[in-house]
Amino acid sequence: MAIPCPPLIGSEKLSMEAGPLSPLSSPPRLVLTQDELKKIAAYKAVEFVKSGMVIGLGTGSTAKHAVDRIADLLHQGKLKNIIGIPTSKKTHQQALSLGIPLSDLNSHPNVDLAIDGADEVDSDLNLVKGRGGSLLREKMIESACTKFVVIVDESKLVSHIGANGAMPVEVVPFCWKFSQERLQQLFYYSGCMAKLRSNGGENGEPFVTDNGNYIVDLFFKKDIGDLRAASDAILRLPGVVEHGMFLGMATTVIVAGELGVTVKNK
Ligand SMILES: O=C(CO)[C@H](O)[C@H](O)COP(=O)(O)O
Repeated sequence: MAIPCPPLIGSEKLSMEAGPLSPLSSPPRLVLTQDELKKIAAYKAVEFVKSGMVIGLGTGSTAKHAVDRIADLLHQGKLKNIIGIPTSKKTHQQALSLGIPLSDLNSHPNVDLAIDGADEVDSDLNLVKGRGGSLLREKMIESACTKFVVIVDESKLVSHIGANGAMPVEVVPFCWKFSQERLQQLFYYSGCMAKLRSNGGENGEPFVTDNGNYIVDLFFKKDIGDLRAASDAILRLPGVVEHGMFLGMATTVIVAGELGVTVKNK
């Protein structure tokens, strides 16, 4: 179901693709930025939030809009008695600063609804997550929820999982090179390249997750095929903590694109 985009939130941009003076030019077309599309998807997802719910709060630039929106509705008195379960230290910090009451899975093991972004979404609503590095906490919280709403702009839609960038795997730091090598061998026939994620600094130090682990990013040249088999094989490797394939977990995916918002249900 495609719903036309709501009025723009934030800045408006007009695209004059054929040039403003061309007699053949079509009327100016409204172009939304990627961040505006993320915000539209996030606001749509927050419509699922009801007073009294325990909410999994996702991580990343799309989920950040949802957390902001939940806080706004709390402050306006339109939502009451919400408890947020953050999926990362960063989201914890954001929610805390916005005054959202917080808890964790130890105290609230049953989560009513989680809202989070994704890096890739296939036509069966399987996901790649974790390019922001929070895959372990995200998977723990999102597998404990009744409803998992994924929010993306249309650039995240893929023909198959692994088609458009890294598939992250969280590994313990102990002998990470060994784990990296084993992961690459595992997907030899898919032309896999395994690469330790760096923290982006000049020193080239590894990126360290909220759980004190490293991330090995897998890049595939070919389709990896049976996703469940791939998932099981990765998780069987000693040294692996979790991977970023979220298979069969999303109950709803909200996609914001130039032509409107699409809500896909499992
Ligand atoms: O999985 C994630 C973090 O671990 C994010 O949800 C994912 O990377 C999408 O991020 P963004 O909304 O910034 O595109």
